Amino acid sequence: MITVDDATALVLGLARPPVAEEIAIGEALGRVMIAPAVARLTQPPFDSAAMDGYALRSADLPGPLEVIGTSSAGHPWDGTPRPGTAIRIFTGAPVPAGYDRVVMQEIVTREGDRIAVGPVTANVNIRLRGNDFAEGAEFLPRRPLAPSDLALLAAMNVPRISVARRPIVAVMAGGDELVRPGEIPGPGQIICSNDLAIAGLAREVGAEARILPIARDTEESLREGFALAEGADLVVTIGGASVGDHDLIAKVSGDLGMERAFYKLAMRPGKPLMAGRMGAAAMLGLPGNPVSSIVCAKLFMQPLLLAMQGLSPRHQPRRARLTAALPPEGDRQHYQRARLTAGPDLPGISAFADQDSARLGLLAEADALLIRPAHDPAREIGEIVEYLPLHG
Ligand SMILES: Nc1nc2c(c(=O)[nH]1)N[C@H]1C(S)=C(S)[C@@H](COP(=O)(O)OP(=O)(O)OC[C@H]3O[C@@H](n4cnc5c(N)ncnc54)[C@H](O)[C@@H]3O)O[C@H]1N2
Ligand code: MOO
Repeated sequence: MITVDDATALVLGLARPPVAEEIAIGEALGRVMIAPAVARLTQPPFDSAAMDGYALRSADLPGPLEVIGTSSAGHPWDGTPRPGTAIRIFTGAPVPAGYDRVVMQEIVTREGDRIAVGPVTANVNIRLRGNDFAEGAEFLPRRPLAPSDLALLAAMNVPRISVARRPIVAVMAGGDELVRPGEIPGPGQIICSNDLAIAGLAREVGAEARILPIARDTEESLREGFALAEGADLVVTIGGASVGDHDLIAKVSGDLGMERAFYKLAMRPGKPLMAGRMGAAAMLGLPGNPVSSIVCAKLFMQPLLLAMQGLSPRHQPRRARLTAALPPEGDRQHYQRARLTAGPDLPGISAFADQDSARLGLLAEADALLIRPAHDPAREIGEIVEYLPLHG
């Protein structure tokens, strides 16, 4: 069995270079840019007022001053500046040339066209032209686009951008025991839950996910499923990965020419994970146990999908202090569902006593996956451990 680190490197190696497509920025949330956006204008395009108040000359303070015009957003003042005067001005409006300071109206007393100004601060309340970015500035964040990035692209007057095409993921659950949510399970049957989670995890990182019909435990049904996955960049199977008589994924994918990168790794949950390449597509065979499939998808499928969009994803484990002791670990790296609490320096963390990989309820209650390296010795309360956050 290979280590989680080696398996991660092999999975990321399955990614082909991204294919570019051009889209409108309104459609770009969560997408990954692959060519820089170039600002078409300078921002702000003119020296602009940061406050509602009066534009004036510092040399004329403390006044009194004569108000000789108004500059509001979208309506610049086009008069001639002169000493001893002020311009009524509003936030975002151009500061007329010849005036070097904006004072807030709260420190001004006005009578007719005359103003007296109270004590001013060091801040001149003017946003200088180009203080945000200049025409020609480039923007290429190496992460999926956030809402604030869309605002920046809009401000740069870049309406369309070049992004990585969404990877297409075909998700195939398999098992004679599985029926769809809402159906009435017969004897020995359960509801198929995992494919929804795996498709959701794929969409979370910008992929387009197609959920295939549930495959039955026959070679023929699995072959039909793989045929339906034609055209996908990644085929993800769920279940049938282990050693039971009905665990046929390794056999059928092998018959169909899957070049295996690895099968089985020293990880808990998730030991029977397999990965490889089937023709033009990458393939991940996830274990069937619900928690195992979700943990494997978070650890391997999501980074692979980000790599397919040209990113170099890395899990960034965080540190916490144990609030409950842990027994020695076995020969697999263990991702334990755990609860986080506030702590004086680092957060506190405690693993649930039951780590049954079929219990989705415990996954919903967990805040984090506590990472225990293989053969980790017993740990005491207060020791520092690593974890991956689960929600958000
Ligand atoms: N003799 C051994 N038995 C098992 C081993 C082993 O090494 N030797 N490994 C265990 C481990 S670890 C895991 S994980 C499971 C995974 O096995 P499979 O990938 O073959 O999964 P299945 O047997 O098909 O299913 C396991 C479990 O999960 C349920 N399941 C499957 N698909 C879904 C779905 N889409 N939605 C909800 N639940 C699903 C299935 O009904 C089973 O209960 O093997 C151990 N056994
Ligand atoms: O992936 Mo298995 O859950 O190690 O039970």
